[in-house]
Amino acid sequence: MAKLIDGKAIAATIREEIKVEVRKIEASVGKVPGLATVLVGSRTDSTTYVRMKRKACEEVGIESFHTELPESVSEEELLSCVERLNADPAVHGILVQLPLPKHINEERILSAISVEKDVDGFHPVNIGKLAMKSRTPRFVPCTPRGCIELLVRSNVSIEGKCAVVLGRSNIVGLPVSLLLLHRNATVIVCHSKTQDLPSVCRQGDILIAAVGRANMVKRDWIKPGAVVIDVGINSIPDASKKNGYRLVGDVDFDDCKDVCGMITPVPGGTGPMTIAMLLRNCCDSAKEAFGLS
Ligand SMILES: Nc1nc2c(c(=O)[nH]1)N[C@@H](CN(C=O)c1ccc(C(=O)N[C@@H](CCC(=O)O)C(=O)O)cc1)CN2
Repeated sequence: MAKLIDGKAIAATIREEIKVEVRKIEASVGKVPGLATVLVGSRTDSTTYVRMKRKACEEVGIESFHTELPESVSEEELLSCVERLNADPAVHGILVQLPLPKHINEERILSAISVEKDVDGFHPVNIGKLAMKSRTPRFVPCTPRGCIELLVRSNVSIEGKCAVVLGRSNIVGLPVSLLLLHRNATVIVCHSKTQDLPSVCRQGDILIAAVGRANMVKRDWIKPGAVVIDVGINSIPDASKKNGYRLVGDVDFDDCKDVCGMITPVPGGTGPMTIAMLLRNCCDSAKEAFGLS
């Protein structure tokens, strides 16, 4: 059986570190970091994630400011909400929960968030800087940053390794491949149009699965001993569960657990790290605003 990379435990450690930092910030300037969360509509998953983010803020002492807008909100109304939060000095980070309803231009909204408060790291300027070797983005997207943190805190060396990233989304696949490249991995990005996905994935000393398809990766896709980071969070029907479903990753855990060297579980892998990294980004943003960094 592979060694389990316990994202829940690592995220808890990071949250404790942030809690200490927030106390120090308060002792030094008499203010705490503030995170604004914006939820549009009432998707069950988005509502759950925003609730988890606000609870995590409360636990570490970050103040959260919550705005809920109806599914029918216009792009202009959402933009003016973002403008209001940009101008609010108590807000150091702005998080607009994704996905947004179809009638709203996501890119326009994300571009309107102040680069200095873009704790999700989705602003084109932050993404653009991430793509440039010589530039440092103000913020790195939370899930990709969490993947790297999991590797580092599990003593996995990245330099010189072949890292295969399955998936090319703006939120995970693309940024995580850039982060791996900056750490001197040889990076292969593969996707739905890649020919012979199993043999491409099998090249990876590190495999990051971020494709959003339940249990897609099987044991013959994995190089023996590889480190597998499963970013997928997919719900599948399960009659034995009270709510009728359970969460699984993009990797078929039971099929793969004996072939890889290390693996993240779902739930309890990259999900908790996404929230820990959001707190990290928000705390860093406040420190910069207070002149403490
Ligand atoms: N503005 C953003 N929107 C979205 C992001 C994001 O980073 N910023 N990422 C995802 C969803 N997401 C955060 O928003 C997220 C997903 C999952 C988890 C998590 O902790 N999952 C748990 C299981 C939770 C459950 O039981 O339902 C786990 O994996 O253990 C946290 C955050 C899309 N949108």
